[in-house]
Amino acid sequence: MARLPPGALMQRAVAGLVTVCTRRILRSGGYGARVVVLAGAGNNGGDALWAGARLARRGAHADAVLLNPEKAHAEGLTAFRAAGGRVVAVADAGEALAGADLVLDGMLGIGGRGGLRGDAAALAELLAAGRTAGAVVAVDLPSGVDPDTGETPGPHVVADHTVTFGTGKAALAIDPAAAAAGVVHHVDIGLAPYLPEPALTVLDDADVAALLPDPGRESDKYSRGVVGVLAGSAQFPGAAVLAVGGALHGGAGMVRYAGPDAVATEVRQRWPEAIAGPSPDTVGRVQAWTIGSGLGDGRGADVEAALAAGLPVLVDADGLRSLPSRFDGPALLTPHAGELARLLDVERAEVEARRLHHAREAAQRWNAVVLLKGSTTVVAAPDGRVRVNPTGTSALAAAGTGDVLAGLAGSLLAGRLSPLDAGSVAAYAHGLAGRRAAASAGYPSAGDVLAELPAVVRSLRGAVGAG
Ligand SMILES: NC(=O)C1=CN([C@@H]2O[C@H](COP(=O)(O)OP(=O)(O)OC[C@H]3O[C@@H](n4cnc5c(N)ncnc54)[C@H](OP(=O)(O)O)[C@@H]3O)[C@@H](O)[C@H]2O)[C@@H](O)CC1
Ligand SMILES: [K+]
Repeated sequence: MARLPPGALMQRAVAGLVTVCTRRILRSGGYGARVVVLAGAGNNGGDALWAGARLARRGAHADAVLLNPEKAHAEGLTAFRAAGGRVVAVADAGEALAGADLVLDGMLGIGGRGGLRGDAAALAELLAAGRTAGAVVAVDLPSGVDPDTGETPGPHVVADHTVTFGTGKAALAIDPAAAAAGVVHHVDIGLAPYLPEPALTVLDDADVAALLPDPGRESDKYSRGVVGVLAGSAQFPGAAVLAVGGALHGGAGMVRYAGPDAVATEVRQRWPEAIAGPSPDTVGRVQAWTIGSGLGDGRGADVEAALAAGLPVLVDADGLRSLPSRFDGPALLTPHAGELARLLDVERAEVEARRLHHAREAAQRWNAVVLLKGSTTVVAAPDGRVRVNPTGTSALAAAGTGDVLAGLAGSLLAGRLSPLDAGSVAAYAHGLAGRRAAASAGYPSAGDVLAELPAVVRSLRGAVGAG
């Protein structure tokens, strides 16, 4: 802002916002459309009023509801009125919304804290109650969500689209806030050279392709890494089969399975290439361990033996019940919200409401990377770095998909990826596999997801050149 004439950044933002509205949302390009602007007292309201003014100049009928008329953005309001826009009282907002084609939510942006209050909360409620047939477009963020955490501390807008400026925000990546954003459109306003290191990142295909281990020409099975899998039980033999399957698709040169004979027999029937032995001590050398999927009770000694090896470890599911107080070496924990709640001794609903907070807290406490599975998978490292997975899909909410993920990520650990990279790459590929499986199977099983992994890895590798 210091380097540009006053208002220049806002005009860039507004131009992007209007372009999205006229090209992507309003079929008429704006002419004749009925637009309602909900404007708060800050610059977020300024953006919305300026956008309303530009749409009015294109022939839209624009009404504005001002939350705080004395403090409304002065230049924005002047421009809005000069373009023929009409200010309506909060009491008449319901009527205006009922006839709207487009609602611009400019009540609160990145300056908002603590959920909506008063009239703002009442307007959000009208929108939630379906009192408009128009598209609800959030300016920068759905008003009322917490910008930096993805939490929804109180009433907030639920939008069909969000047009966001300058850079992504945690609220647009992490549920429950992200679920309120609808389709997210990014508008570049030239901030990139001035932004600090991001607090969290979202990988894309090219990032993931660059991180995937590349089996070079000289690689043999040992140099590609050997992963040990301590998973499954007489009660849950399928977990072992799925975890070993995931591990076989993560680039490791060999998979060693440690578990009871009856389970090992099932594993070898499905995956003849896996080596098996009864316990972590006897199965042979590995470069990383995947521990826990379907392990059941009473295997604490095996878990301790695997942890005692001092190798990079992934701990999932039942293994999470035998954690040391703190890890000294590379470690990746993969709880779902219920498991993380148990670890931190809080309610599951609290973890789901504050995913970033709780993943970070556990990462600090155990000195381990924590991959919190769920609607938006968050991967938090003890040094504060965070990655949020963008490929999640409800198709992965099926029994056994976590076992596949654990095997896959453990295999990447054996391939010498750091726990942060192994967790975020595995989550990304696993999400893509879930989407592909859903496209062909409708309601895919964990086996369907596993079966799509080779095609996902192949297509990501193709992205290296493209990226
Ligand atoms: N940064 C940039 O480069 C650019 C930023 N741009 C835009 O500016 C936006 C940020 O603007 P901002 O900083 O003025 O804050 P904003 O979100 O409008 O809210 C502040 C107002 O809300 C009020 N308020 C607070 N909490 C509340 C609550 N719970 N419930 C109700 N009211 C509450 C608070 O009132 P107060 O509490 O101070 O009385 C204050 O009046 C950003 O999101 C983007 O849209 C673009 O133009 C491009 C360039
Ligand atoms: K907003």
